[in-house]
Parts: sequence; C-alpha cells; structure tokens
Amino acid sequence: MNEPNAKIPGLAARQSAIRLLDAVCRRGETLDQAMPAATGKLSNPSDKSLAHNIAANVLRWMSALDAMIDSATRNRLADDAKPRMALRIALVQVLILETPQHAAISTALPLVHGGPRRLVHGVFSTVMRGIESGKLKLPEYPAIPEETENRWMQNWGPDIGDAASQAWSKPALLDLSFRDENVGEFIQQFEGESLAPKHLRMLPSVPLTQLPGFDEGAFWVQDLAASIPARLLGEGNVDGGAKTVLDFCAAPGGKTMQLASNGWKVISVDNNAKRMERFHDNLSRTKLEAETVIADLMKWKPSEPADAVLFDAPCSATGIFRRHPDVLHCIGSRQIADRAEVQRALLERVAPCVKPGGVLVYAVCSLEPEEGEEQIEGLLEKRDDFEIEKVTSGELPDGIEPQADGTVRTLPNMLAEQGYLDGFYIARLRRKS
Ligand SMILES: C[S@@+](CC[C@H](N)C(=O)[O-])C[C@H]1O[C@@H](n2cnc3c(N)ncnc32)[C@H](O)[C@@H]1O
Repeated sequence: MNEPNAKIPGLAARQSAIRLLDAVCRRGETLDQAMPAATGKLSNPSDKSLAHNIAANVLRWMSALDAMIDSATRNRLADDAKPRMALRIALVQVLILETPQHAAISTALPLVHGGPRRLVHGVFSTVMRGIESGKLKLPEYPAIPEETENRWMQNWGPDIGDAASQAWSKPALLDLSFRDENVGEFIQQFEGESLAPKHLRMLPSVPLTQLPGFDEGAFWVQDLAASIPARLLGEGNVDGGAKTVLDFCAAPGGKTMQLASNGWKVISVDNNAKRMERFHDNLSRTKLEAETVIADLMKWKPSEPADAVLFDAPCSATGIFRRHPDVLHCIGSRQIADRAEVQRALLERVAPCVKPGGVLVYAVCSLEPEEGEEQIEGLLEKRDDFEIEKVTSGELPDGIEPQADGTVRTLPNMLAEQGYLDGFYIARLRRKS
C-alpha cells in the first residue's frame, strides 16, 4: 500500500533524518550505526547523504535551533518531542543548508500528525518572522553541549570551548595520506597543502572517488592527527629485512596502510567483520599487503611478541566531533568510564605482545584524559618494564609539539589557521630489554 505522503518530493529523506535523530537522541546510537536502518528505504545515494547532512547539522546547531523554537512557544516542547524534531529539521535547512522556506516546511509538516502540525507551522512562521525582522539570529558558531564544554574547559583550559565551537562551525578539510613520498604533483593538482611527509590537506571539491590517483590507490582519507601514531614507528625496513608490527584494532586500515607503505610486515587484528571488509577493499585498492585476523583481542594473542605494536584503542571518539557531531550528544561521563574500563583491560593483554626492546604506540581519538593520559599512567604503574620513549618535534606535523612528558595531545585549538585537526592522545612506550 502506498503511504499517503509518498509523492511529496524530498519527504523520504526528511523521514530518514528524523529517524536518525531519534536513534542518536533517544537510543544513544551514533549516526554511522543508525544509517543502515534509518535510510535503508532510500534508493538514491543523494537522498541518503541529504538525510545524513540534515541530521548532522541539527546535532551541530541544536542549542541555537532550540533557543529559537523556545522563543516562539508558550509551553516548552519536550527535547525529544516529534514537533521539536520536525522544527529543528525545517529550521536547519533554511538557516544552514539554504533550502527555500516552502520546501523546508512542506517536507517538515508531514513528519507530525494531527494538532501538532498546526503548532509546527505556527512556530516555524513565528521564527521566520523573527529572523526577517532581525530579532532572531543564528550565532556565529554552534555551541558545544554544556556538559561536554564544562568537562573540556576543566581539562584543557577556558579557551577550549570557543576554539571547539569555531572548529565545529566549518566542515573539516580533507586530509589525505599517501602511499608514496612523491606528493608534490598532487599538491598542485588538488590545490592542497602538505603539513607532513606523505600528507596533503585540501578543500573537498569533487567526490573522493573522482580524484586523480584514487583508483590507483595513491592515497586514502585520514585526519592529520590520526596519521601521527604510525609516523612514530618510522620505517619498518632494517638491514634488508622487514620488522613486524601488530596493528591492533586495525579496521578500516588507515594505520595499517601507513605501516605497510613504510616497509613494515603488518599483522592487523580487529573484531568487526564488516569493518574488515572495508579494510580488505582498502588494501586491494592501494596494493598494500598485510596479514589480517578477525578476532577479539580479549581472547586472541600472537604466536610470538612483535617488534612493535600499534594499539588504536576503541574509545568515546569525542576527538572526532567535527565530522561526527553525534558523539557530543551520546557521550557523557558514564560512557567515558565504560570505555576507559575496556581500554584498561585491552592494554593489559596488548602489552605482553611487544617483545623486550620493542615499541608500543597507544592512541585514542578522544579528548578525555581518562582514555588517554590516565591509561598510560595506569600501565606504567602496573608494568615497570615499560617506559615512555619521548616524541620529538621533528617527528610531528608542522605546528604540533609534544607534551613535556614526551607524549602527544592534539586539541581543538591547534592548527586553527590551517583548518584544525582531530583530538588525539598518543604515547610511545619502549619495553625494556
Ligand atoms: C579507532 S577504530 C580503529 C581505526 C583503525 N586503527 C584505522 O586507523 O583505520 C577502533 C577499532 O577497534 C575495534 N575493536 C573494538 N574492540 C575490539 C576488540 N575487543 N578486539 C578487536 N578489535 C576491537 C573496532 O572494531 C574498531 O574497528
């Protein structure tokens, strides 16, 4: 049976957007987790990307949109009420995505039924009048949700809130990691900037797959901060032979590809079969080699300790909030404590996989010290056979300095002029011989 509204152009994408928001705000799922179920009925990829774009921008601009909605209602709508969701979706399209008003409201009204439809129409019109008269205005930058902003300011200082808001207001630039050293020809072609060896940062202009060199596997997408952990292991080739590295929590393979292209013999382990499919696609496109294992690191161990281990631990992912605005709506202190517990347990299993004299690089894309600094402090308290091997400035991309203890912490206020970077904590440890 046809749905009564099935013929309204663009409605299906908005229905998917409201499902995505429901999954994030009510069920605590990430946008990526929610995409298959929420957009499964959309056959057109551009509708899927519109649904994602609407939901991501609602999550980014939520507090400003809500302030406008609240200014136009006598009785405050519940945070997860459908009329509020429909209004957020309509308003973000007009204010951020430059959708014409009539298209935004005609596709928002069918998202609610009965009396609330009149309410949505009334609030939308009042807000639009407020904007036209200059009484209502979107702030210059989206606000970081209060709980997160307070936590970050406590941990990283008072300036971090504003810097994070500014970083959040613009789509992240595209960072590419290259298989080979000769990035020069691409810098000109892509009008990009290189901030480290084998790196290029550019404004995304065409779909990634249409960039020259993509089919040949010359590069892959990887935030500059995410490329630091593998950089700290250097070259894998010594005296004509390749050293072995265990890449733990490896899918979809960004760090494995760096390591393999730097001459390491890589054994990559991850427990997510779906992400490992993407990993295998990446390897075959870039023609790089690695041995892959689908296994849970709480159970699996290698036949012998390796020269190096790169452990990119599963984490809250609050450091990648620019491209994943959902994380700031689903991660709070309880989730951070849960992730920290998992990291502690995994680190205990990972450490013995480094051979004496070998190196362990620990990384998390998190802005929470419980998942970064405190994990390494905890490991060093438990194991006196490991010590920090200090990172030097020369090993890091331009504009990033190591911390006093020789570990690396990237923050949302770094590289502002060049377009910012993700929040990571990275430590390099050596196991004593
Ligand atoms: C931060 S992501 C890895 C990104 C990857 N290193 C890269 O550079 O492309 C964390 C990964 O940890 C994996 N993971 C989580 N728990 C795991 C476990 N117990 N055993 C193995 N892998 C696990 C997840 O499937 C996920 O792919």
